[in-house]
Amino acid sequence: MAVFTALHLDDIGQWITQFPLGKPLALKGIASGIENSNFFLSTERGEYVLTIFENLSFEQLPFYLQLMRHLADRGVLVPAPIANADGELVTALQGKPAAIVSKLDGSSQMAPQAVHCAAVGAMLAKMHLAAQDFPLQQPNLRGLDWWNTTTPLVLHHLDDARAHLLRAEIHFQDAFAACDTYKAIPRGPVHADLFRNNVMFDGEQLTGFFDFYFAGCDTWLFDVAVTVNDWCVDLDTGVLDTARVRALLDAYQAVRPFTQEEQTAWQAMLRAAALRFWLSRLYDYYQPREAEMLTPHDPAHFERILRERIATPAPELF
Ligand SMILES: Nc1ncnc2c1ncn2[C@@H]1O[C@H](COP(=O)(O)OP(=O)(O)O)[C@@H](O)[C@H]1O
Ligand SMILES: N[C@@H](CCOP(=O)(O)O)C(=O)O
Repeated sequence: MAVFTALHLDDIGQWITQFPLGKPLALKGIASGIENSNFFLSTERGEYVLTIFENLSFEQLPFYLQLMRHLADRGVLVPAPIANADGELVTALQGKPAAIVSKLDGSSQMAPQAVHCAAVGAMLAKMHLAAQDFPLQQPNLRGLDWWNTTTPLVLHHLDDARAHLLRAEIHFQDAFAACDTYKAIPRGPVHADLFRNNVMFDGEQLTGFFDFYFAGCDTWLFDVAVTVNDWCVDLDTGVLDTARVRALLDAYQAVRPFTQEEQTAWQAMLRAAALRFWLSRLYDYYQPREAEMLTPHDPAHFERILRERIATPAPELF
């Protein structure tokens, strides 16, 4: 992530006394990521990640942090949020909401093989099932409504061909979301941003999903499509790699079987997942925010994926 809010060890000396973590020993800004300000935090008790939320509000954050706790309690590998002395998971730091979670072991697998995709597919299905009885409700804030309100903000920056593609795809997705097949698809809390950089591996062992701050209630299939579009893609062409797709989908299906309606909706959902990230990358590109360190993501990558998903029949879901 980029560091939007500068923070030094001295700034948290008083604030951290509310947590059962002992004395803070080191604080280091993390450069990757684009949404929040993240820091590795070492204390007398161990290694943690401190996040200052740049866009999410105090009202929205309990959904994400309680979801992580709910999942962790059910054996899904995710960071555990740390509560303060009053049992709160979110508290103010530098006037913004902030949270501390446990640090996962391992590192991101940025060149995944089928074995990694299978581990991700199985854990994703386990996560969907484990979240079924999560009591809090929050829509996917980067869902269809956001696509419709954001499109006019970026359209005038695009050349005719891109503007046409964006308008046509929004039109297609609006119609898709209104159809009976879409309405019959199972749904619940989803991660909604399960890219390679949001999963930790220790060798071939998956050690955790993290960065739940785009999570919300949406179709499970949308989550699968977001994940497949990143984990199983050839980065140069946007074409899906059959071996990785099969590994991920088969491992998912072994835990939570897909429905016939999901098979029918699969290609449209792969397009929806591509559109979502093309649009957010366009938005971030044309409306950049202040940051100490910033690594912008390339919108053209998801434009290429969207064109490819429209042009090529989707692989069988099962
Ligand atoms: N719980 C965690 N355990 C270990 N590393 C983490 C954890 N949370 C974040 N990180 C590290 O911080 C980086 C940025 O976090 P991320 O949540 O992706 O940021 P953003 O939300 O700003 O996109 C990750 O790539 C990872 O290296
Ligand atoms: N995964 C999204 C952007 C969100 O960034 P993250 O670091 O929070 O995953 C993209 O690639 O556009």
